[in-house]
Amino acid sequence: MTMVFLNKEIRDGDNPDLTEERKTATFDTNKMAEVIYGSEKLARRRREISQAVSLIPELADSKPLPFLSRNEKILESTRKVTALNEHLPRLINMNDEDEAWHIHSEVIGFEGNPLALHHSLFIPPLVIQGSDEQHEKWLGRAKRREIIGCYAQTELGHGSNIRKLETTATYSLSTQEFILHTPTINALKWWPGALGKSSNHAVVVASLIIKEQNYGPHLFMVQIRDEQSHEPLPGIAVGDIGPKMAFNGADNGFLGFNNFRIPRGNLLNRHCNVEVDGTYVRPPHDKMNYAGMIRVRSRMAAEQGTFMAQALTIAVRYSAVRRQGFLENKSQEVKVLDYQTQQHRLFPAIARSYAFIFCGFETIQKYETLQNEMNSGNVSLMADLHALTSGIKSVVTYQTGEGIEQARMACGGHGYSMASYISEIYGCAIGGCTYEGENMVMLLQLARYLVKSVELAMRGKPGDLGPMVAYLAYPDIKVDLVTGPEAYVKMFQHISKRQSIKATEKFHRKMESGVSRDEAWNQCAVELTRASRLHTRLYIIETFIRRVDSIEDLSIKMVLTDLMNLHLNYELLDVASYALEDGFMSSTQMGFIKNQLYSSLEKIRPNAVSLVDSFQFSDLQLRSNLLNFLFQVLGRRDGHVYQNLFEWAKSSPLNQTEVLPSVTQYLKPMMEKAKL
Ligand SMILES: CCCCCCCCCCCCCCCCCCCCCC(=O)SCCNC(=O)CCNC(=O)[C@H](O)C(C)(C)COP(=O)(O)OP(=O)(O)OC[C@H]1O[C@@H](n2cnc3c(N)ncnc32)[C@H](O)[C@@H]1OP(=O)(O)O
Ligand SMILES: Cc1cc2nc3c(=O)[nH]c(=O)nc-3n(C[C@H](O)[C@H](O)[C@H](O)COP(=O)(O)OP(=O)(O)OC[C@H]3O[C@@H](n4cnc5c(N)ncnc54)[C@H](O)[C@@H]3O)c2cc1C
Repeated sequence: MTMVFLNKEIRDGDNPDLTEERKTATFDTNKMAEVIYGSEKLARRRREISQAVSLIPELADSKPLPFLSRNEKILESTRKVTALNEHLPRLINMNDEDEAWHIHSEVIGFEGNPLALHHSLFIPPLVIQGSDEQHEKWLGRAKRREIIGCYAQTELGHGSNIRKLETTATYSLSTQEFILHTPTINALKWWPGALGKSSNHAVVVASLIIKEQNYGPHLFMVQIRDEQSHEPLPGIAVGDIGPKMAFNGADNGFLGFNNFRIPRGNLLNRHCNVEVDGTYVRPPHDKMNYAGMIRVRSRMAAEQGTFMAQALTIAVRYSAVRRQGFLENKSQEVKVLDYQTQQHRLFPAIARSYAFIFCGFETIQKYETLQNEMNSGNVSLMADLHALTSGIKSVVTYQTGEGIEQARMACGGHGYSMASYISEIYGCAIGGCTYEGENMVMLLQLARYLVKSVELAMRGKPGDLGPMVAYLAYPDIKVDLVTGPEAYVKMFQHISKRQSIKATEKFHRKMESGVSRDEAWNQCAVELTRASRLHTRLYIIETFIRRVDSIEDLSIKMVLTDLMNLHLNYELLDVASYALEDGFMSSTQMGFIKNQLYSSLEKIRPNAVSLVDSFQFSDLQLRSNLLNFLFQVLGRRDGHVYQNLFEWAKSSPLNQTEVLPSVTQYLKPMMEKAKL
């Protein structure tokens, strides 16, 4: 058996066009994978896990998923996830979250499954907000999957504005219980993943009421279904909310309470508490109950970066085997990857995937530092990380959506077929613009932070600015872009600073003219979100540069420098109007950026396939494989797309019979009637 990842390893029978691409690479994809995933060990473990999974037939899809009904999808995803659980202890280190994430995304794919939220949204808040005693009670059971849980916060009427959640948890002094209640239809929990049909527990977010005073949203552990019969408990209405744009192997659900009682000990009380006599013990930070959301957002850059990388792997490989049209040589059609427009479509998105993953690993580390600090009572880092992750979450999800859509178009007609798998990736990734805080709402959270920072700088207190926003007080000194990445950073800093100041000044002017604070904020909201995006894009650029600087292997550093230069020029060109406006950038510099961009495309071209190979997604993960089953086929490592597209089409249920009832019942009579 050959290991399928070495770029120097060329397999007999691979499409020669792809083989040729792999031969031109100037670096080793295994070495690049070490940089992407953080270490030799992590990259090697991923390969080992993928290899082991590929040898277990029951972990493969038993049918192409797009041909399944919703019930069949849920059944299939549940079959796979439970089969996977049996194999897990042998395949991965059970304490390693990255390994767990990798193996789940490989086996389950983007369709979701009834346990996806159990691990990513049910256990984490229990860990973060639960006391040691509560961990003792529920954590072991949850980790062993004796119980299945979800995170039930959003309601039919409210998602973004958590303070207005209407589900109440009223403390009863006489029984020392909380009474959960859904007072209106709007207050039904709506959306939580795995709630609809699978979970028997939920972390429920409800407004805490003690002696008629509302203390805002708090987290409660709630059993919603009987552990034996799986029937909803009396006082609980629960069900599935129906099919979605994607993620249909999971059962997002609704949940209502009719004066449903839970013990006092079910308030997750590591940081806050309600005493027996109803005394409320405050958490060390007002927004402590939102900490779980910061955690999820801190993971989204790396997550979305890999989502986009999967779509790009499919599109770049396909572009290297798809031949259409001519350049100079009229005797052979060219690979569509040779067209500059195709490169411009795909390569900046490859650069963004790398950038998001690098940035993502930094934010995950920052969150881990925050959590350690919180555990020892220090909450001073929360505001900064909330602001940062609010911006990052919004920018990466939007740009990932753009990148995946470009990948789809780059595959022409076959990109539109579900055989490409790109629509499924897109449907799942684009949900990120909405879940975990709608993007505009989160950009405006970061804007609050930027406005405050500008105000500090204006008040002559630049020393009080944190490192992330120190540039808001830097003087404007013109830069020469020829000198390299630092000059690009300075140019971007100028653009971002200017937009933050402009938006803040506009906001101040509105208030000075008599408009109320909230109304003034709303009248400046578009400008404010622009400031947030620029600030975030600057931050992503800086993390990219830091990562490339830290690399020692020369061959890797060279290709990543090309990719980074492409990113710098693409990003700066995209926002150049901000700097042209005040003359900070000259039209000559603008021309320079464009030329640099085009020359970066040329430099990357020979390495394009290997840059995506380096993510080391298996064919199973791209739903393009394997084991004689028929799957989505466009991103296959071996490049044999056409035969497999035909096999895929033949397996369509519509082709299991030559004449469909739609013809016999309707078309045939219509045609007969027309003949009369
Ligand atoms: C073994 C492992 C196996 C692994 C298996 C792996 C399987 C693999 C499968 C592979 C593929 C599948 C992947 C797809 C998965 C899909 C998952 C989908 C999940 C989706 C989940 C959700 O979707 S779950 C719901 C999220 N729902 C929100 O996200 C609501 C947003 N809404 C808010 O979050 C608040 O509503 C909002 C706006 C902050 C205002 O909150 P608010 O009104 O209370 O506050 P104000 O705005 O008044 O702000 C007052 C001051 O609080 C400050 N502040 C606010 N928050 C703060 C904070 N957190 N920390 C510090 N400070 C904070 C603020 O900065 C102000 O500060 P200042 O005053 O100084 O300016
Ligand atoms: C795939 C998916 C999975 C999900 N999983 C879960 C889950 O497991 N658990 C859970 O609890 N929830 C979950 N959700 C719900 C999700 O968190 C919310 O939908 C999300 O937070 C957005 O809230 P909303 O639906 O209220 O949007 P809305 O706030 O109603 O957004 C509608 C529009 O209003 C705008 N808007 C709203 N407020 C403002 C404002 N203050 N300023 C400017 N514009 C504003 C928005 O920008 C948007 O354009 C999930 C959602 C999806 C799509």
